[in-house]
Amino acid sequence: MEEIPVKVAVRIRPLLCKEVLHNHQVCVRVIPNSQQVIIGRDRVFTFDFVFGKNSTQDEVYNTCIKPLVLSLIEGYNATVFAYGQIGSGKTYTIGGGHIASVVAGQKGIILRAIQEIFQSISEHPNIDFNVKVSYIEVYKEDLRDLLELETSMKDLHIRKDEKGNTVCACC
Ligand SMILES: Nc1ncnc2c1ncn2[C@@H]1O[C@H](COP(=O)(O)OP(=O)(O)OP(=O)(O)O)[C@@H](O)[C@H]1O
Repeated sequence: MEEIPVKVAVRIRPLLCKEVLHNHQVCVRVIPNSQQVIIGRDRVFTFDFVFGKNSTQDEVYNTCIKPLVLSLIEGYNATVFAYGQIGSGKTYTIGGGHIASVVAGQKGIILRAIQEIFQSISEHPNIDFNVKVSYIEVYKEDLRDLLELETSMKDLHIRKDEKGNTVCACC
């Protein structure tokens, strides 16, 4: 069977303290030993990966992300993005926090991927690697460069360059 290049993982976050205090109820459950969740009483949805409320950052990274990072070293392209409503846990999972302020077990995908990439590079001394980083916030129709304070308020646009590469350019 042909392998589908896009995989979808769903992660359920635990209730926050304030939600427990307000007596909010969990409305989604993982069906044990399956990649399915039930919303409400009987609405079942199937995903490529399902992570319950007790899942760890380690588990998410090792299951879904590590294979992609390792394939980068082999020359493949990979994209990971988090999608979900406000407060659903995108930032927690992607982990944009400062490396010094996050305890080891809670490090998210970005920090783990960076460590893995440089670890792999150090294990391949005979290959020349070129690492570039950009950090762009997309909010509604607006883009903001989070690494470039001077241009952060300028007009950024995504377009193709003459070689067909997708670039983020400042106008
Ligand atoms: N898996 C998790 N385990 C424990 N706490 C979590 C988990 N996921 C999210 N949280 C907590 O839930 C809250 C909301 O998460 P987060 O800020 O990551 O959501 P978000 O989707 O990025 O929200 P926004 O769209 O507003 O940026 C935070 O306090 C975060 O620490």
